Amino acid sequence: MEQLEKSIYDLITETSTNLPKDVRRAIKKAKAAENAGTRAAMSLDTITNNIQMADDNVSPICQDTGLPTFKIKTPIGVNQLEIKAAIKRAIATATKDAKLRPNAVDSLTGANSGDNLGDGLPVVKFEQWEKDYIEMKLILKGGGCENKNIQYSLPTELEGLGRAGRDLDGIRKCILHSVYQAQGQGCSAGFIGVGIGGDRSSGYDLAKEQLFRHVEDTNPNPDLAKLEQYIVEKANTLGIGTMGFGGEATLLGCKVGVMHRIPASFYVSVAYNCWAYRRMAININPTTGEIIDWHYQDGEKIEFKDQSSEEAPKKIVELQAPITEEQIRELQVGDVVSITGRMYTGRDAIHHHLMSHDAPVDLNGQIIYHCGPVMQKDDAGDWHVRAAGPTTSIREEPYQGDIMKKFGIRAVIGKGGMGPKTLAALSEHGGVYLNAIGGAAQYYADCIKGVDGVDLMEFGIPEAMWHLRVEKFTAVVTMDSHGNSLHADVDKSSLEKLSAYKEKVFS
Ligand SMILES: O=C(O)C[C@H](O)C(=O)O
Ligand code: SF4
Repeated sequence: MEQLEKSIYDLITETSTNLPKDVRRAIKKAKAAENAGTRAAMSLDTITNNIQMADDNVSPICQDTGLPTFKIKTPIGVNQLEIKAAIKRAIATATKDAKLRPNAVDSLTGANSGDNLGDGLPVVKFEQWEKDYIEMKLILKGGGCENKNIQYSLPTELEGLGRAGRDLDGIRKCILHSVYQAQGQGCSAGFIGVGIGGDRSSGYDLAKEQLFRHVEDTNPNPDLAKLEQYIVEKANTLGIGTMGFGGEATLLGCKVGVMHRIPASFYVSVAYNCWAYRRMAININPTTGEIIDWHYQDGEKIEFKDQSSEEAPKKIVELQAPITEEQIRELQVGDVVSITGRMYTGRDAIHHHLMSHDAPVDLNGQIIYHCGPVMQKDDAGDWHVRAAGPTTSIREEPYQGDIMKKFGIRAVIGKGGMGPKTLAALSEHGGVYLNAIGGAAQYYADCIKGVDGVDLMEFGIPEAMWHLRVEKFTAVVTMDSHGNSLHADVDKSSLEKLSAYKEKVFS
């Protein structure tokens, strides 16, 4: 199987950089649903531009590689050890070539292995089958949407929906609730895979297996087909919208699988996938290792060329650090800002570090970007940003307010919004939360014109503090210094809408 490693490398690159055709079609539909001129429509413009840029640059659609997971079926007699070894080599090479971000972190020490290999990683699952070729599927599911997966143990009580019993209607309620609880944090509009039954681990496996189904297929079980259709229709009335900005497109696909359970347990497991729905599959010749076929190739491939919005936002506020408190106090939820100049990246490790240490640079009046980029060093030793979208900000909720006050930081950029503690600190200190478009890693990488330095590299590439020079980096004010939070508003109104689905639908 001489060609095997190259075939796997191609599968990885294609999965990371070129969104499948069925997913593109679903995103096009979402665009048609959002009303022109809204924040949600503007976000979708950025998303579709980003999809096109990733394809053109053969660079990651989103900076988060996720936990690469391979599912493989082999004819009897094929050497699975050889396949696993080839996967590891291909993963390491794709990481070196910046097609993947180094994403494997030692859970105890926090050390990043640098090549996406580590204990238990990548995840590789084999099965045998009677066919005469190898089938290899790969999913790159990012961390923000993974954190929004949820598992329900029936019977249970659900906010907005009341009691969910051990029947199809209880399942219906759990799935609707799973979309509500994700809000925009998993980079909506999303796709969900649902597993009914099993135990905690097989239930989640079943849910994730559904994510390999075709977006446009129909469930062979008529009850589940009805349920899938119902969920997509109703979830899109919750008003969560793209990135949780409010709007019409909240859920682009729902696929439900079922397995038996044991009498005492009844699980409904939901795997939430962001719009950057990166999964692909190939068939491989077991003698040569060459690719025979690519999956998800039916129908038209939508190209998102010239997708800039016809209606530009009315008011764009130019910001350049250092920013004064006065400038910040003028900003209101809904304003669009365009940043030129310096910003510093900082995510989990940096926030934790800054609680008990001095900052490596003067952060007074500065902007922190919640981002773990994909970086590549050239032969001259200079760093280049290959992908750089925002990460989920809520993880920094315990630290953010204190850190802003301690160092005089005026603005943080991330996605998904933050909670009441940060909102209070923004009012008290004079700060603002800016929401960038999650997953738009190429779009933002293009706004970054230079890397002026890096600190705390010992935390690994995604967690280090990168000093970035940006031009016209656009984001939306979603939490201001006057106590307003778009996230809190959308959460409240979507919970009210969810309550409309309390009554029994399926018996
Ligand atoms: O790790 C990241 O860069 C982002 C993550 O996928 C997230 O959605 O928060
Ligand atoms: S940043 Fe958003 S698009 Fe990227 S992996 Fe995380 S959830 Fe998905």
